Amino acid sequence: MSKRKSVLTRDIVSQAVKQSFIKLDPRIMLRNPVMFVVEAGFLITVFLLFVPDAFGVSVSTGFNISVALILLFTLLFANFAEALAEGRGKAQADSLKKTKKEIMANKITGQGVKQVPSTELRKGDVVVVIQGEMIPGDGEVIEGLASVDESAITGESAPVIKEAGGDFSSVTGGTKVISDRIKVRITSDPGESFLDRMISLVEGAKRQKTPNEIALNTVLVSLTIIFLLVVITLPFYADYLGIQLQVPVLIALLVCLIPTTIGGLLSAIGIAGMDRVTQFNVLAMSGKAVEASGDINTIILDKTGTITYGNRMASEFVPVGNYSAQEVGVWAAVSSVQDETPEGRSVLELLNKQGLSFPQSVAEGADFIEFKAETRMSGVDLKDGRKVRKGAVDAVKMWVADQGGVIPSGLQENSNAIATAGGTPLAVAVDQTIYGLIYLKDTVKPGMRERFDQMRKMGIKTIMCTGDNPLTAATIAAEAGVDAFIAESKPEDKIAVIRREQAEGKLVAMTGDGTNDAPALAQADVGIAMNSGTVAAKEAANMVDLDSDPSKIIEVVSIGKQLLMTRGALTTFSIANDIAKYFAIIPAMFMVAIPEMKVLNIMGLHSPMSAILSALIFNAIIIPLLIPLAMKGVAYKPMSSSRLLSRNLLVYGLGGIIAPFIGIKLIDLLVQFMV
Ligand SMILES: Nc1ncnc2c1ncn2[C@@H]1O[C@H](COP(=O)(O)OP(=O)(O)OP(=O)(O)O)[C@@H](O)[C@H]1O
Ligand SMILES: [K+]
Ligand SMILES: [Mg+2]
Repeated sequence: MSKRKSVLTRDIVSQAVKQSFIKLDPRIMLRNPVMFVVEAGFLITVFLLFVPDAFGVSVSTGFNISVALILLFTLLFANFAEALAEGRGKAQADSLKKTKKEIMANKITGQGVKQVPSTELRKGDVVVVIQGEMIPGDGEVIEGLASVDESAITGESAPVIKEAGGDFSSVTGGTKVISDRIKVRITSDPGESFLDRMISLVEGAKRQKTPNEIALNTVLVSLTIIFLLVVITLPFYADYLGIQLQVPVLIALLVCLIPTTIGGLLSAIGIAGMDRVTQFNVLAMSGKAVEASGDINTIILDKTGTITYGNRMASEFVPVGNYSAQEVGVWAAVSSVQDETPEGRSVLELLNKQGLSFPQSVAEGADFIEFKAETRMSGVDLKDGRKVRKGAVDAVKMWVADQGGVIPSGLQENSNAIATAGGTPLAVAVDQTIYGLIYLKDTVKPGMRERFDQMRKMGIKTIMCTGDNPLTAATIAAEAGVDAFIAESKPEDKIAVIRREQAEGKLVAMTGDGTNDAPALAQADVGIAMNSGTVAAKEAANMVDLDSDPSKIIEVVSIGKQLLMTRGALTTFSIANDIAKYFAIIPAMFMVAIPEMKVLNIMGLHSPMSAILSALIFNAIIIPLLIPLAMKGVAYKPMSSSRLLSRNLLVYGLGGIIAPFIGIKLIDLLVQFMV
């Protein structure tokens, strides 16, 4: 699996520094209410520099300047965190934009082929792309077969085969045809292509806060309001005690108490999570999908093209009854003359390879019966009235029985033998007669078992859903090591499985590549389409795996969990921190008037002023210190969520209480020489 590198270049860092200042604009800051309160505090302290006694008692100019400066840096640090996270995406977007050149397309019109700029192509247009040319837009191959270099998009240099019909028909604009010639129907209007979406995604242009983020933000804002009320009413109590509290001191107290650490890092955590998914060559259409993947309980996978390579190839014609392999081959081929699926074409290839053929006149003028996931059959209705079908054995059996035909002995036995070997048997029939079977072979992608074992450790159940027969399904399920499988499932059955799991309160992920998977991909909480798959599958999904490696869902789930954990850990840390600051500042504020407060000065800080400044400085520098953690995410190992939770509470809760005691004390040791 390829991993995109995402490094912090000097350019990204210097851009982020610039952005930190631009983001000081109060209109931008308003989006983050916690930091907006800090900015208001900063502006008030600046104002007090010019009008020191505006609110009565004043503080020393030195103290006032210090508070103002520390608040400014608190804001800059928070902005820097966000800008840094955004910067990586922007850099990626820039390199993608280079891929997006305007090229000439060979558009098929009423008057033949016409050269038009790719930007003029609309949904539904048909173009021809030949060897050496760039594919001018996203689309579906409707004729032909070609190998395509998709490295511009996937980073993977090995060419991939794209062909009409079946699950490998989608092509992406900006990729290059390196052999043969294909006809492509364009499926997206200008500005809405895959590349366009990818650019705006990594740029974060369309980034919306996720429901989780909004909920956490609400909590943070509520906390801020509570502390604001506390700090505003404090002077009245102090007055009652005969103590005069200065405004910069109150602002310092407020800023220390409100959750600035998590408030400053929250959006960076979200952006970095999306970025980490992209580094694994998975495009997440929303942050919500990334988060949801962190809570996934069940994963539904389709078999062909997802767990297996999906190049189901005819490898043998197996006769039943008194028929010969040659007869099976000929009728199988007749049923496949117009079948554009890889299965269909492989039947014709096998017949060719065996040196056999059939008179072309037989199929002339025949009506083509396209393969459908619902019928699980394909074939032709010949001009002379005979109907030829091939398809899933149970489907063909039913079709033959419906016409009053008999099921030959030996059919089940032979089909079972193919299925137990992991192959897919297709029965071949003409009207009431079943001639035999086509043996379709497919291979399980390597490393699946280990990956499914890992998912089990994460507490995730894996279910393989396939349109194939129960025996083949059982063999492949055992070989790949999934927890359960469902065979002979139609598109609606895949949805039903997902709904059933969801009804039990589970969060469900689905991976698939076919058009028949599209409804299920849309129904799932997290739908991951293989990039090799059809346009419909990719459009229904909320993630696309550019490497078409279904086991990568492990990385996606890990990143999702990491994202949720990082946010939880830093929230715990942030709030636990405030407790220590409380001990630093409150005694300091009242110590002069109430000497008994001294017992609370457990940190033995130098003076009230140094205590307040030290707490405020700690509050500011903890933000940049935690940026690496926010960007990289807290370490994640597969284990149960309850163990994870208790471990996190211990590390970040306890750490959050202890760290500031040490930090503030150390800073105080330095600050005492300055005040
Ligand atoms: N071109 C074809 N003509 C006739 N029958 C086919 C053809 N392709 C597949 N079948 C039969 O239809 C069944 C369902 O195929 P389909 O591609 O819908 O499976 P699926 O639901 O996507 O499951 P999976 O991809 O997991 O195997 C196959 O198992 C096979 O028996
Ligand atoms: K704080
Ligand atoms: Mg499929």
